[in-house]
Parts: sequence; structure tokens; C-alpha cells
Amino acid sequence: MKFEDEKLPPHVLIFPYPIQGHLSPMLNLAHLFCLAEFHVTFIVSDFSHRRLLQHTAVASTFARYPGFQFRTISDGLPDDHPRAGEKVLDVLPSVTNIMVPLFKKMIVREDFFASAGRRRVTCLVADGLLSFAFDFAEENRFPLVSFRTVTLSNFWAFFHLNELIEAQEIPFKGDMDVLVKSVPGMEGFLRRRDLPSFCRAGDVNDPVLQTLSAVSRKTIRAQAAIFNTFEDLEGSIASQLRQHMPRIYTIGPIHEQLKSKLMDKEAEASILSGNFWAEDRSCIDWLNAQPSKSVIYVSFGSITVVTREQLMEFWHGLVNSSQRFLWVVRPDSVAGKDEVYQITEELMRETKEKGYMVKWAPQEEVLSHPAVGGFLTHSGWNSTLESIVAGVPMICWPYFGDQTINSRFVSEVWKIGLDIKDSCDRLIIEKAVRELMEDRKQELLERAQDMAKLAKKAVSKGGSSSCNLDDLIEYINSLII
Ligand SMILES: O=c1ccn([C@@H]2O[C@H](COP(=O)(O)OP(=O)(O)O[C@H]3O[C@H](CO)[C@@H](O)[C@H](O)[C@H]3O)[C@@H](O)[C@H]2O)c(=O)[nH]1
Ligand SMILES: C[C@H]1CC[C@@H]2C(C(=O)O)=CO[C@@H](O)[C@@H]21
Repeated sequence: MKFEDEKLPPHVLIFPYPIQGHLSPMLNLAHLFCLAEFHVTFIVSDFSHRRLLQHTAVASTFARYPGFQFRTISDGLPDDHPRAGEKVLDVLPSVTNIMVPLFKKMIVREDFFASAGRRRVTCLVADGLLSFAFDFAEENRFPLVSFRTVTLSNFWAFFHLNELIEAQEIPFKGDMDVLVKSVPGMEGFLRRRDLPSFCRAGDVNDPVLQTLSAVSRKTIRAQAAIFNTFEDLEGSIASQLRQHMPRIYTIGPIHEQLKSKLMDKEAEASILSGNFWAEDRSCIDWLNAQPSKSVIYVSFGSITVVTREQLMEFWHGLVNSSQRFLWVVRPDSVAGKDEVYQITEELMRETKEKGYMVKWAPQEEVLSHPAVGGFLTHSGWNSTLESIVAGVPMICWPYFGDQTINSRFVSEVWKIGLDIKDSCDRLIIEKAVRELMEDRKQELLERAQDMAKLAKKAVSKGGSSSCNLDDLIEYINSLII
């Protein structure tokens, strides 16, 4: 029996889904907890850990905090599994069937990660997708804080999937523009086509749909929930959710919150991007040579995969728009990947005076570059938040999942961009790029820059997200028994 020194800080165990879009915000949360002088144990898959060590400053960043440690576990997938595109959903069962059982053995074997100078786990901060966490925390009698890395809007839609089914609003066939009525607060603008893409399965017993519905409903069993959003953006939904569970901590944009806290502490550490790929910084040199707000940045995140035909539609649309463009084409992002670089090198040779292509970019730096005036995005939540903070308006081409709701909110609710979901046509792409970069440039830039001010206000001292983070830290401190 280890005697707990009452002076020891809380020990938070963080368990994210082992994919980049979930790791990035949860690594930022871990960093914020380290700044609060908590001890942190961060669970990561062997694959993710290797890619983080290879392509980010994660080792040097967390070396500053002796109370931080990684624990790596196999995700059960072969090393060459892409963990991207449609195959990303293989991660769901591999986490459940391999990673979680290994985690349960590890935590018992290591006495809940207690060691000399480190108390047993005080609380578990688990990815909101990890269904096992609710029973596990209750069985081991430690508090659970759920961190769902998508928007509150998406969570709220998943939370009401049963109501959508009971009202026979899903499954649906035919007119995709019919408004759905079973997600409270969204009755006026949420169409069938905007629902999370899993709702198009045509079968209410679709395993992914059922998994997301069940795990969303379970969330209210947690003692608290964290969302990477802010009150001026989604406060109305946060208020509705607080009627089901009072401890809802909206602490986003978390990357900007961390930047703000590091500056307050005059700490040198940079923000980790959680990247699985090496950043090609030559695009910054190219941007430096471009006129202000003249470039549209094109990137579809770490998971999206397009066909060769879709790639060509985007290329023709961009070229025909006559706008400058910086385009990220990940090595695994084009179906039939063997030819991806023949395509892109051939394409770029023909447009080198207007376009520039990289495999992976320093995205936050690109979005805040003065030459960038627009963002053609897949509407992943981290990218969307980064664009909001940078004050850059968007063209949204959602690929799957939560991105369909995100694109609807960007275009119809927050009005900081355009939505071209469910199309991939060079004429539509050209028209949208011209609308964003020419016809409505000033209007959309001003709206995006106004939203940026609200995002920065939220994370500044006295802002809603800053205060909510302080409250979360106070709550975790109160858990020390
Ligand atoms: O060249 C690039 C391209 C992207 N990024 C970064 O990669 C991250 C991508 O995250 P996100 O935009 O959220 O997209 P996904 O990687 O697709 O994220 C997954 O996880 C998100 C959070 O749950 C969901 O919103 C998405 O739908 C889901 O696909 C962002 O932080 C980007 O800054 C780079 O650093 N360089
Ligand atoms: C990684 C994808 C699987 C589920 C995630 C999600 C969520 O609600 O957490 C929604 O859609 C997808 O983009 C995410």
C-alpha cells in the first residue's frame, strides 16, 4: 500500500481515440493540465506514438514536465494499415477488441499508474467515443470526464438519434433538403443531407450509427464533459445539454487556449499539432511571395481519401478560378495511391505560376499567413476551429461523419463560408472559389474576422473558455481525497 503524500498533485489519465484529429486536441489538453502542475498519464497506440515522435516535438515539449508520461498500447492493426479514408472506421473495433483489454490489464498491473511521487489515478479523461470508460470508471470508483472532440452540435444530433428514428426521420430516401425536426434548436436549418453521414446508412441498425448513438447517450453518466468549442459559438446547445448534465466545460478553441496560457506563463513551448506527417515548410516561402489575401488554401485533413476523378475536378475548378492556391495532398489521400504523385507532379507542372502543392503543411501557420484569404476544407472540427481563429472564411466540402453538420453551421448559422457538400464538379468548385475570393470576399472576410475576435475573447483572461478551464482545474483538484 503506497501512502499518498497529500501534497501530491492530481494524477489525470487521458485516453484519446488513436487518430490524429482526436490526438491533437487531447495532447493540447494534456499540456494545459501540465501547466496546472497536474501529473498526466497519456494513453497512446504504438502506431500513433511512433508517428508523433517522428513528426512532432512531443518528446521535447513534454520533457519540460516530469509529471507527464506516455503509456503505449497496440491498437491491433498492422503497421501498414492506413488508419485513414473509409478504413479509418477499422479503428473503432480495434480499439474495443484489442486496445481496451490491453489497457485494463496494464492499469491493474501498474496499480492505476501509481509510483514513487505519483498518486494513483485521480480521474479518467476519456475520448467521448470510448464506450468502455463509463462502466470502467464506475467499477473502479474514479470520476470520469468525457472529452468528445467533435462539436456540441454534432454531439447533440447523435444524442437525439433515437428520437430521429422514433419520428421516422431516419432512415430517409428521396428529397435530401427536407428539414429534420427531432434535434432541438436545429429545426429551422438542419436538412437530411446535413445530418452526420452515418445517418445515410439506410439501416437504423447500422453498427457505426448504433455505436455513436449509444455512446452519446452514455455521456451523461460521466461526472463532467469537455467540448472543444466556445459559448459564443455553441452556447445555446451547451445550455440545453446542461439540463441533462450540469458539468459541461466548453474550453475551446483549445489550441488557442493553450497558446494564451503559454504566453501568460512566458513559456517557450510551441503548440503541438499532433501530426502524423512531416510538414513541408517550403509552402511558407511560396506564400511569402504572394499578394495579401490572394491564396486559397486547400486541405482535407488526415483521413479524407478522394478518387482520381475527384482530384481532377478540384484541380480544374481551382485552375479555372484563376486564383492562387496552396494544396495539401497527403501521400495516402488518393484512391489508387500508386499514381498519386505522378498525378500531382504532372498537375503542378502545368500550374506552377498559380499553384503550389505539398504533402503536409504547417496548417495553423498557413491559415494565419497574410497571403491566405480562403480555406477549401473538409470541415474537420480542428481545421474549422483553426480557420475561425485565423479569421479565414471557408468553402466546405465534407467527406464524412461530423463534417456534414459542421459545413452547414459554417454556411447557414455562423455565415463564415460556403457549403458545397454532395457535389464534386469543376464548375461548382470554380464558382465557389470565385464567390469566396472575389464576389463576396470583403463580406465573408469581415464576418470571419468578427468570429475570430469572439474566439480569442473566449480564451483570453476572463473569457468564457478561460474561466471554464479554471473551473475544470478546480473541479479536478477537488477530487483529491
Ligand atoms: O497539411 C495539413 C493538414 C492538416 N493538418 C492538421 O491536421 C488536423 C486535422 O484535423 P481535422 O481538421 O479535425 O480533420 P481530421 O483529421 O479528419 O479529424 C477527425 O477528427 C475530427 C475531430 O474529432 C473530426 O471533426 C473529423 O471529422 C475527423 O475526420 C488539424 O489540426 C490540422 O491543422 C496539418 O497540420 N497539416
Ligand atoms: C473519427 C470519426 C468516427 C467518429 C467520430 C465522430 C464523433 O462523433 O466523435 C463523428 O464523426 C467522425 O468524423 C469521427
